[in-house]
Amino acid sequence: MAATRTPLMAGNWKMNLNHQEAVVLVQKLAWTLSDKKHDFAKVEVVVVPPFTDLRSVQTLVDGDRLSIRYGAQDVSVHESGAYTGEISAGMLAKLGCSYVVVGHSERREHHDESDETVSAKAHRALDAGMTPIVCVGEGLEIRQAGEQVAHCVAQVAGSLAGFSAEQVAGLVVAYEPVWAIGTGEVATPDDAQEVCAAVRAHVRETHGDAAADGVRVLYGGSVKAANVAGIMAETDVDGCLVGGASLQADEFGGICRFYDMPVL
Ligand SMILES: O=C(CO)COP(=O)(O)O
Repeated sequence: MAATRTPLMAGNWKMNLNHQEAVVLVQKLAWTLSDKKHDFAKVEVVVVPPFTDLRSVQTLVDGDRLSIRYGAQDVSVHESGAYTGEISAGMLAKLGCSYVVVGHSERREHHDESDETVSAKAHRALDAGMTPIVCVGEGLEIRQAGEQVAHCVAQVAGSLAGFSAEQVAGLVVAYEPVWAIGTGEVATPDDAQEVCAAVRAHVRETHGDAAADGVRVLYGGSVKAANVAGIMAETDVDGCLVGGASLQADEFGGICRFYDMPVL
């Protein structure tokens, strides 16, 4: 983590919690963090609930003037029209979303999303004034062949196609090795650093220093309060994209306060 970039902890709830449960969890998280006098300028805290929860989260965040930000798990490549079941970037922006996750490995896998699709979604999000969290990551076979860096850099290259240096400087990339997602198999801090550094080096090559120094690169995959500090100690890791552990206020609160946690 570099001092010039604000660390970002984002909780991807995936397909968990209805809108009532969402309100309870965000309230608990807000209490937990306010109890500890969390400085949101020091570590940005984001929840990423299912679409159906967003309006309730917006109402709570606005009503209680919470500093927690929120985002969506996906967005349509289309602006509007006859696309049954799709949700547009404009709709999400209107709900006060700050972020949109695009290209999560579960969408790449179950919905066949290509880098081209991911790039189109990222453009939609950015055009609507939200920050895309662009996910990349390798499966186990690629990792075992030692090709994780080449694979992830290629995904970044494809997913960031057509973005200006200025735009890239404000983006978030999340490195999530597929073999570490929901498996309890966390990558080592060195594994995380290797790919996050390569992503930044690639951005430096293609978009220049300002983009490379600005873009935030997160790690995701079995992050918990107990292992977050070691991961965050790495120079090129600017935060975490958290799945399972973000469904518990105490646990996610601990992750947001990684600097209080012991380095394992
Ligand atoms: O996919 C993830 C976040 O987007 C990671 O999930 P877990 O933290 O449950 O491994």
